[in-house]
Amino acid sequence: MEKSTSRQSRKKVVAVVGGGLVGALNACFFAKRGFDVELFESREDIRRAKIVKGRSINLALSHRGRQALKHVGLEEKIVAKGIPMHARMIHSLNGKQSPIPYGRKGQYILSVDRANLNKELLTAAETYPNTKMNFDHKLQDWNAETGLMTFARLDGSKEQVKADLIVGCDGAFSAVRKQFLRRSRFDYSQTYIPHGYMELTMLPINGEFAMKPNYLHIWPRNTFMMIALPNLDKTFTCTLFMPFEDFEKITTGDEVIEFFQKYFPDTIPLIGADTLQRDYFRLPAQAMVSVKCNPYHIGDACVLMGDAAHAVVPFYGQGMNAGFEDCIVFDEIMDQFNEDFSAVLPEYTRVRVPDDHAIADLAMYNYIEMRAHVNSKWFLFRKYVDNILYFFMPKTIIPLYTMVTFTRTRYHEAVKRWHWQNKVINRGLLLSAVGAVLGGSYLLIKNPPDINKLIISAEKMWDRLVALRTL
Ligand SMILES: Cc1cc2nc3c(=O)[nH]c(=O)nc-3n(C[C@H](O)[C@H](O)[C@H](O)COP(=O)(O)OP(=O)(O)OC[C@H]3O[C@@H](n4cnc5c(N)ncnc54)[C@H](O)[C@@H]3O)c2cc1C
Ligand SMILES: NC(=O)C1=CN([C@@H]2O[C@H](COP(=O)(O)OP(=O)(O)OC[C@H]3O[C@@H](n4cnc5c(N)ncnc54)[C@H](OP(=O)(O)O)[C@@H]3O)[C@@H](O)[C@H]2O)C=CC1
Ligand SMILES: Nc1ccccc1C(=O)C[C@H](N)C(=O)O
Repeated sequence: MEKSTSRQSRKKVVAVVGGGLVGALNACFFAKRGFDVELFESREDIRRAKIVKGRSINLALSHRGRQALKHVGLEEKIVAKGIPMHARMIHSLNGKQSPIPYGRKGQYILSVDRANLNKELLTAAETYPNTKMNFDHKLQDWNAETGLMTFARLDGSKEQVKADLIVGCDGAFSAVRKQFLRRSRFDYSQTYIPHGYMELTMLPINGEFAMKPNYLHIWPRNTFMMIALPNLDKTFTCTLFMPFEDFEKITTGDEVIEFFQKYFPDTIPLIGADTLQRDYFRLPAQAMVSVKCNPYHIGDACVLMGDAAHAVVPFYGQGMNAGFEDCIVFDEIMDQFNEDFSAVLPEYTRVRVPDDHAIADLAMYNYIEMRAHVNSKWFLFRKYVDNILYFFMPKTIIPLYTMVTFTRTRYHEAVKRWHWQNKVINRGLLLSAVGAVLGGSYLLIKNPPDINKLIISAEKMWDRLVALRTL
């Protein structure tokens, strides 16, 4: 059956492929502009599903994502059901917990429920009379020349649909993107990192959160880490990120406990030994992939957004936020070019590719920061210096995390600025150190100290330096 949804006499028809987070939000953006929107989702309607399949139970929502939700009137509703996380809470091996604030007082990221967010977005999209939802429609193939899409239904039937614009929001393994790969001058790279992830649940204890709720808890163990984000039902979702080969070394329940005893001893009484032994083997560790491509569009017929355009590893908590920001950027360009797709699509590629590529790189970097750098005294010292400079010169020195998480500074500009700031601050610190040494030497020459005391102080200093280097 072919259903032609393109009509000359009225607003153009936009087919949004994928009813995940970005697809559902995008449907709202296009519907708000008055387009006839058809959303196609391969899965059943999650609002009616008994089991909601999908990645990660919860997500960190920050400024960019919130701004996009605000555009469609959903910010307050989603924020009301989010749990603020003001700081990283670092769990040392000995059980000591130390917070590292994300930003200034009052700045936080929000832990939100993925399924609830997706349901709210679908419901919001459906409230527009010019939107039609098509669940159980899996895009199989489409033709870049004719714009004809073929969908497979659950009952095995096929449906063909034509639209004026196809918006590919069908996630990291996008079927829309497959057609791009057949075209000349399409750059594409895909990298699976050698680490996987596994989610474990920490239940409430005596009806209360098992740990302090307003933090993103991290157990940084240099080559791997576990994190935990709070949920509204007072559980925590713990995610263990580790090389696949290390996951595979653990094959029995006893080995699970031995591993947790060695690296995360404080979590055993909180998760429970039996639960740990059971849940560790419930699902195999999941892979993480980073996808970069360019361009994001084909002519005036098709555009990729969200993970379909840029799947990033999850470590900055920015994948969805960046996908949501894609929708705002596209919307802004639609205003600029009077909704002329032939001008809007190339401009969207031009503006957005450098930013999405930058957040993909930052996401890779943040894994190292989270699992290793937070253990280093130098990193903590630098963070402290950055914060002081930010306090006194808020327009000149802005911490990277602040730019990425609490502003809409373009990602690639944030990276550029970060490199520049690092250069300036490190040089400043070096100059201060040289100044201190020279000043000290001058004083020493003027008032020579007791040589024995000096040797003892030098030895102590050396021990501290060695300790710092081994962290
Ligand atoms: C472990 C983990 C933790 C994460 N944590 C965060 C976080 O804290 N903060 C954050 O911002 N991001 C996070 N992310 C990233 C975030 O999950 C993604 O960026 C986000 O889901 C992308 O949304 P999307 O709509 O582009 O893709 P998806 O959410 O994948 O939605 C794609 C939709 O398309 C449908 N689909 C797929 N193929 C077809 C087809 N052929 N035809 C029709 N429909 C199709 C799928 O069923 C799905 O519903 C995390 C990711 C992972 C893996
Ligand atoms: N950046 C990252 O590392 C990752 C990000 N994500 C994001 O989270 C989203 C939601 O995840 P979730 O709903 O669990 O997605 P799933 O893992 O359930 O995959 C969704 C669909 O994508 C197809 N698919 C899955 N894995 C692969 C693969 N390795 N190669 C080709 N196709 C594949 C499958 O289609 P079929 O049924 O045809 O096989 C599957 O039904 C993803 O769509 C993605 O956007 C997900 C995983 C990793
Ligand atoms: N949501 C996540 C999922 C997986 C890994 C990290 C996150 C984060 O949000 C990290 C946070 N932005 C941080 O830098 O501490």
